[in-house]
Amino acid sequence: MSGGRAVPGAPAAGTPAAAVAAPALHVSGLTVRYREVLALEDVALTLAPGTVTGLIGANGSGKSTLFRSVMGMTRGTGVTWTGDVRVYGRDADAARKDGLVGYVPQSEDVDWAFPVDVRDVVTMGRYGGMGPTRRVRAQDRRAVADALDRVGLADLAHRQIGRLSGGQRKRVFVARAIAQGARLLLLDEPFAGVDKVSEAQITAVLRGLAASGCAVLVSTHDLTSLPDLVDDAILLQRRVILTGPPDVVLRPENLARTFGIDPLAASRGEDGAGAARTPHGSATTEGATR
Ligand SMILES: Nc1ncnc2c1ncn2[C@@H]1O[C@H](COP(=O)(O)OP(=O)(O)OP(=O)(O)O)[C@@H](O)[C@H]1O
Repeated sequence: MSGGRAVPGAPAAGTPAAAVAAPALHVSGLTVRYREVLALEDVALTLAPGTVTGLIGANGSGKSTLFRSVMGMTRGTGVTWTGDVRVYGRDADAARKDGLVGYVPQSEDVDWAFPVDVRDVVTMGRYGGMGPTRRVRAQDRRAVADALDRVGLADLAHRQIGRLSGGQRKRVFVARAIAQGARLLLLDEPFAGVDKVSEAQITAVLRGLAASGCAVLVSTHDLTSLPDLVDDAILLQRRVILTGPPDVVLRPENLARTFGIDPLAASRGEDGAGAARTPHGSATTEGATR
C-alpha cells in the first residue's frame, strides 16, 4: 500500500511493470465441486483493467462460487478445486495478500448491533498495511476519508453500522474495498434489496473505479440496469455460456440459454414466477440446473 492519498486503480507499490500490463483477472480451467454438486466446470474468463463486467446467471449457476474461488474460499472439506486464477498476472493468493482484491459478498457475516461506526468498518480495509499493532496512520485516515467521500457516506462516518439502510450498508463495504486500495473488485449482488437511488449511487461509484483503472466484476439479477453499469457481461450456467457487450448478451435467445426459458414468453405472463427485469421484458431467474 503506498503512502499519501489512496488512488484506486494506481498500481500498488512494488507491483512489477509486467504485472500492470496483465489482465486484472484471468481464470482458466476452473472446476469446483461441492461433494456431488458440480458448481463450476472448466470456467475461463479474462477481465481487463478499467472495465466493469456483469456476471449473469440464474440461482445456483455458480456466481458466488466463482467469487469465492478468486478469494481462495473454496478450499476445504468436501470441496474439490482445480484450475488457475491469476490477478494482474500474479498468483491469486499472493495478490490477495497484497490487498489487490476487494470483495463485497452477498451477505456480510456481520453483527450489526456491534458498537462500531461506518469509519471503523472502512478502516478495516487498511488493516493489511498496518502491521500487528493496527495503529492508524495519517495515510490510513486520508484513505478512509477519500473512500467515504467516493461512496457518498462522509456525513455518516460516525453512525453505528446497525443504523444504516441496506443500500448504505452495501456502500460501506464498497468503501472498505476502496480504502484497501483494491484494483480488482468483486461484488456479489450489490443491488439486492437496494432502492433505485442507492443503485444509481453504487453504479456511479463502480463506473468511477473503472475510470481510475480498477477492474470490477459484479453479479446482478437486475438486467434492466445492466447496460448503464457494465462494459461486458458474462452469462454463466456452471460453464461460461457467452461473453460480450450487454446488448448482445441480453438478447432474449441468449438469456433463454442460461435461464432455461424464453424471457419474452415470461413477459407475456406465460411464466411469471420470479421474474427478473430485462430491457426486453421479464426473465425468470429461477429454473437453472443445480
Ligand atoms: N457450501 C456448499 N455446499 C454444497 N453445495 C453448494 C455449496 N455452495 C453452493 N453449492 C451449490 O453449488 C451450486 C452453485 O451455487 P452458487 O451459490 O455458486 O450459485 P449462485 O449463482 O451464486 O446462486 P444465487 O444466484 O442463488 O446466489 C448450487 O447448486 C449450490 O446449491
